[in-house]
Amino acid sequence: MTNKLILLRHGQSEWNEKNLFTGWVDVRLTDQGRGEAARAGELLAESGVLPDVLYTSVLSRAIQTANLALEAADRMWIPVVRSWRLNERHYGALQGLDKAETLQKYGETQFMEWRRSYDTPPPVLEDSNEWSQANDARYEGIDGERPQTECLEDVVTRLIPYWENVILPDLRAGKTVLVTAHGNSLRALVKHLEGISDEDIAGLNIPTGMPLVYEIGEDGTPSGAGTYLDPEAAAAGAAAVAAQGK
Ligand SMILES: O=C(O)[C@@H](CO)OP(=O)(O)O
Repeated sequence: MTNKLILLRHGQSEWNEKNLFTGWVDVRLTDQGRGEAARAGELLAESGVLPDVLYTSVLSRAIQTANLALEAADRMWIPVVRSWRLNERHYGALQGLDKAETLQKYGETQFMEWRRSYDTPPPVLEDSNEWSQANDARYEGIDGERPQTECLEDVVTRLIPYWENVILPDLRAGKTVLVTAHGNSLRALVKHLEGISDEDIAGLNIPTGMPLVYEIGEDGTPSGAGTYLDPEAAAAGAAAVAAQGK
């Protein structure tokens, strides 16, 4: 028996539009992003992939995206579970910086190392920095684990146990699960699901607002690669993410 898992990156955010490194900074969706989120919900309804339960990060752009998608799919009533473990990768001292200026200043090799290498985190973001989450009430309970920077490997470490112990049991119980999260937290999950190597994951980019569907078996592994419900739009969106900063 297989059950459906839908992965959905939030729609375009205000800082995606401005080309700024975002991470844990809690920015909202743009008008375009809200449209992408609603379209994602329409795609779910049109293809009959209707979620029974929603998992989101605790960041507003993912929550807004889920709300708009579920409204469009007429599934606003499903139970919701939120966790910081689905948050975007914490971007350390890069949070708030312009991607094009950072590329210019540090060069392509360093820029790509910070953006897409598996195990090199950006420099730490001090708690006194204006883009720090040190005093953000939503992280009060996780103080010992609140990061000041993360590489993708750190995201895998905080996310995969949550996938295995919390999300997967819902799939095993026969539910269709929607996970609304972020470019890099979803890259971590896709890496795990598809067994992508530490090197090859650098080439994977997740477009905004495009539902990606997996069939998950009893053993927790997918029956194959994920399928975007709108493959052409997803390919164009992924290429745009890859080109950021250029
Ligand atoms: O800034 C960020 O938090 C992420 C996602 O928008 O950017 P990138 O794709 O460069 O990792």
